[in-house]
Amino acid sequence: MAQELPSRLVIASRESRLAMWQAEHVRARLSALYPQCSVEILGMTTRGDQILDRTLSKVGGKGLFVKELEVAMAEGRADLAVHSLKDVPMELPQGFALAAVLEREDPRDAFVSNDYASLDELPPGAVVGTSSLRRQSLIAARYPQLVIKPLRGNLDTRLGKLDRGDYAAIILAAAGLKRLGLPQRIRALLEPESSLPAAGQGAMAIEIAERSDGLDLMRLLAPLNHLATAQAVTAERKVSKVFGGSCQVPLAAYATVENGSMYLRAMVATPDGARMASAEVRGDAASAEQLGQDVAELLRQQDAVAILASCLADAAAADAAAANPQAAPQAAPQPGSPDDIAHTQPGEPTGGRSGV
Ligand SMILES: NCc1[nH]cc(CCC(=O)O)c1CC(=O)O
Repeated sequence: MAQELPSRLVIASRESRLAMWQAEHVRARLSALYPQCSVEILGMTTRGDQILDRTLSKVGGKGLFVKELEVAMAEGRADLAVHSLKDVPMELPQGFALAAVLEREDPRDAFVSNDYASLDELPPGAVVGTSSLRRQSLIAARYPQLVIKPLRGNLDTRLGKLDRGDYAAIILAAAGLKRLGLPQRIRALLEPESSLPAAGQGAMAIEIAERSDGLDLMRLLAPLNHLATAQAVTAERKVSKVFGGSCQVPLAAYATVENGSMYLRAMVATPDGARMASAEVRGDAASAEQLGQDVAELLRQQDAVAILASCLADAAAADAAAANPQAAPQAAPQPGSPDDIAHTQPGEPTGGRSGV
């Protein structure tokens, strides 16, 4: 064990405040575990961070936030990368693997506003900011009188847009606000019953690359893995994998694990919230993948196939409008269709887009 420990470990991270907080968290934990090892952070601006003003699908989709970090690992400039699991594509490229999933922070969505205490208080016509198709769809279904507008950028940017008065309220992941020391910005937490979280929301993951020097990073990082969280997100990501990549579909998947038993809920919907399929399963947490598969199958038995087809048609229309705005001026501003992460092209096999 002792001779296996390298003298130095480098963590690749995006440079947003949240990403850096997460990398620092992992750095501190590794330093405590391996005090003789110097653990450093390599901050990087990814293409995904640079391209926030337009649809990302044209240049590679959601994986853009992850790709540069993977290149750094492949080139030996970094040993591991820390990600918000929600931003990690369902299928990693050949040669990369998730080595650990850390214990989950609050998985819930948070209602943030300077003027209102909850979604229920918002007057008709009030503008709510979110670029997640999942959040858009869930809000539209319950509050058809509200207006949903896209909201992009990192957490600080989004809060800035709220404070500037561009929105009456915005919806953000509670985990990000808590990690950044901004829990006081949360006016209300949306419970899973009304706002089922995205697959992996609130969980951090450590990604590593296969390496030729024989260093067993998987084993070094294993103490950071939180079994119940890892099992939960395995099931959630399986649901996303089954539906992801086929179209831009609002999708939620959330599992809890207690004493080895899993309770998994999932939902797919149309972006306007008009059609929605929900399903849940319970079972042995050790069979996480199978439970994910099972809940996806239950969704398919409902309206999921029609919902997927309708999302696909919407996405194609939005793409056509974006490609030729003169020809189709009405179709362009699909409410909330630009996501905070990316648009995966319909049919694109990246599995990147999943209603974050
Ligand atoms: N969409 C981007 C993103 N990726 C991870 C988080 C928050 C932290 C997490 O869910 O782990 C956020 C912000 C948000 O959704 O509001």
